[in-house]
Amino acid sequence: MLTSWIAARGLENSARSVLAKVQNKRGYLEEGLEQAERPLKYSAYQEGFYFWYRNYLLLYKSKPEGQGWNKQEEVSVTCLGRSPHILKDLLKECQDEYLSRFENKTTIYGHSGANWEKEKVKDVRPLSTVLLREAEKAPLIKDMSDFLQPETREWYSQRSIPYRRGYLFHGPPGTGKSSFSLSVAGELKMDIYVLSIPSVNDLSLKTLFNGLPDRCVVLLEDIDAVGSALSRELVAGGSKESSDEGQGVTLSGLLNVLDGVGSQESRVVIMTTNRKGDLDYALTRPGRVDLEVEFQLADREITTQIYRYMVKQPSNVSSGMEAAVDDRQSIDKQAIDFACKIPEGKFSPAQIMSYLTQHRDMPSAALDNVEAWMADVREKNEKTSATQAVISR
Ligand SMILES: Nc1ncnc2c1ncn2[C@@H]1O[C@H](COP(=O)(O)OP(=O)(O)OP(=O)(O)O)[C@@H](O)[C@H]1O
Repeated sequence: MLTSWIAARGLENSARSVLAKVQNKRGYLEEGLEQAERPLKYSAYQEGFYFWYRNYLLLYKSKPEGQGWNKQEEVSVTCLGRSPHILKDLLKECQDEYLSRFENKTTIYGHSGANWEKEKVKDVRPLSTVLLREAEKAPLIKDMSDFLQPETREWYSQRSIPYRRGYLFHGPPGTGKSSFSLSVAGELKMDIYVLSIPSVNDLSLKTLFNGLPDRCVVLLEDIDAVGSALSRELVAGGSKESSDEGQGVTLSGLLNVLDGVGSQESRVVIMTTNRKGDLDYALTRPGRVDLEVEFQLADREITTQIYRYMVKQPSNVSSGMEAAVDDRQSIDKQAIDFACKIPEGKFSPAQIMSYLTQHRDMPSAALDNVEAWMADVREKNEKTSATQAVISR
């Protein structure tokens, strides 16, 4: 915060030695920044310099701390005189400036082993851009917003009920489960911590949960992977095979973190799976999962919405009210014609969107080529299923 504030004003230029930094691979990227565009950042190196802030002369100092990967920088600001109010004002300004950079942004954290890493800061994805039936979307949003009201928190606390809410999003790949979770985090103004269950074990899961902030959305992806760890427990002769050092998360390991002390905070836990049938009831029982939402392959209503969403004209393109209405009518008609050509429950929204993206310059061609595209997708699916059948034999 402080170094960003200093750098934004070029104050480090008055230092006699300056350190140039570039975001490394472990650093996060703001949306839209490519690897090669990562800016160089400068900061004062191992020494101090004076600067003026609201008529006070302050001294900024930085010194490196730690070694190897743990190398960090300790920075300090000192003022002359006894009253620290000017330092408080400065830090408040630094904090406000820093936080304003994240307004209308969602910060996404991923993990490497047992450590959280900031991966991306993205513009909030509006809920309206995830196309679901309103009947499924509206109750979920209401449930989440109600949960986060201060009165609700108080209600939980007065009754000594743990303050947490769990959701299960299930359905085939490419139906919007992760995208919707991201939008929800944006809507609730929370950061999202994405944890892929197949890539952790009990110990790293516990460490990661302990490292979560009080207020956040936790996205547990592919929780059906716990099922295979459960089988390993059983194969191990009924006794709980510790997965602390092994691979995979056991059911008891996951239940422990979900029910643990840390789960008393304002935490929204979203679990996703493509295989709901494989889940143990202990994981999905009320209290751990409060609301289930099924994400489905596209039906006519969703396909129509997708077509409209992908093809709709930017508002500044229309040449007049009448033309805009005409456009809308023809897009609506095309959307219905397109949806009539796609059988319901066979293609995911992700597949249809990818197809329409190829035709973004000439949407009407999407209608002409749709049969050939569907045949192509079917052929690829059959080949994949045949390969999987051979592998599983
Ligand atoms: N219902 C939807 N509305 C809008 N976009 C969607 C929808 N479903 C999928 N997409 C788009 O398809 C891509 C993949 O979607 P997403 O990762 O959210 O699917 P998923 O259900 O989480 O898949 P998986 O089970 O494989 O993790 C994203 O780019 C997303 O924008």
